[in-house]
Amino acid sequence: MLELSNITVRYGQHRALENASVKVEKGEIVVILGANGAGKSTLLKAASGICEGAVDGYIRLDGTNLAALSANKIVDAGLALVPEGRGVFPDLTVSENLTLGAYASRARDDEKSTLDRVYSLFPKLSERTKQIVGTMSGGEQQMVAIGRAMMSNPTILTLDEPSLGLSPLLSKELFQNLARVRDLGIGVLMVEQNAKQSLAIADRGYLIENAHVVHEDTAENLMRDPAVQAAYLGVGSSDEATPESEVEMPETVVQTFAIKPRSQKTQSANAILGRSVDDLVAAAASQSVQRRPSPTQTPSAFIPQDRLAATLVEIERSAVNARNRSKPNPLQSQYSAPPAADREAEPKPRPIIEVYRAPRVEVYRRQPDGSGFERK
Ligand SMILES: Nc1ncnc2c1ncn2[C@@H]1O[C@H](COP(=O)(O)OP(=O)(O)OP(=O)(O)O)[C@@H](O)[C@H]1O
Repeated sequence: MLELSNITVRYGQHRALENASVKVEKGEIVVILGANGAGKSTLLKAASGICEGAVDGYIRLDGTNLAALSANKIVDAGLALVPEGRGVFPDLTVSENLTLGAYASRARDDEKSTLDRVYSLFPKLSERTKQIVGTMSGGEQQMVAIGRAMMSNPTILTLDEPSLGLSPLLSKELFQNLARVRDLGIGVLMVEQNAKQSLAIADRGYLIENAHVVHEDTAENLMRDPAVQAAYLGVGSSDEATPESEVEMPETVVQTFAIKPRSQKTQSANAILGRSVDDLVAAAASQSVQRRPSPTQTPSAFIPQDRLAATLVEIERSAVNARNRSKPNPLQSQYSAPPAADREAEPKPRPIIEVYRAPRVEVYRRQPDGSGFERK
């Protein structure tokens, strides 16, 4: 079993994941759903030892502590990743790509039988062993990527958005293939945007929002859940003529899943003015009730001038007090441009945007005449 417990990942000051816990048993398919930037890929990268950020928490595969291992040792321990964008070698043939997947020591002894297993899983690949992968369709390249990961003989296969860029038909075929991978007793953990098709073959699922795992359930329950339907299955969108009653999110469900937006302090108009707006309006109006205006009169004509002037002075004074009392909004001061005068007075330093990169991997290929290697 793969067990990720209380995983927190920081990219500099930014927390991409906070105390996220996910489990995958052998022989089950688990889907991770979430909005863009929620932290889904970060979770997979953390499990595979290729995360560029600082990772805290426990990551165990059948009792082995993966957190202490390098990426290649993690593959040796039985965890394989099909990264987003597939990561195939487009200039190499299908069989070369697959063979490269068997570099893990756990896979070398059984390379031949594992290759047979991959070809029986993906018969199309066995018909194309000599085809240059860059010339294959997106769906076929995805099969190569999954086949290559399977060549490491994993107990858990993780995939980052495997259906990305595939037509609905090819996606369906892909998910059927993943169901066959599960039937071999391999655990599958995948991040997917295609919630409908992935949940259809999955056993369980997790929802990640704003760096937190906010919900987990069986795939069946997730598919039936109105909140999941509205957020991930497109139910209620204009292209699905679903009755409105079916897509309404019950309050309790929203409370269960949603991370509440950070509360922003707001002040009522009454608080800002220092006195109830109703009182001020009533004070002004009370002077007028004795005399109803004729249709030709303007409002100021039926309110005694002295009361009107006094009320306006009072409103202005309250407004000045409110302006003096109001504190700067920290969010506003952090993200919005200062007033023009301040900008000219004190030039602000340029913001620092931290981006963390994994070390670059360079690939060399033996030249056909055997005279040396060329860099790809
Ligand atoms: N190498 C990095 N350096 C700095 N910040 C990063 C890095 N990788 C990811 N992040 C940030 O971490 C957050 C989570 O990113 P992640 O890629 O895990 O999201 P995701 O849920 O997989 O999104 P998507 O569905 O768009 O791929 C984002 O805010 C992202 O900008």
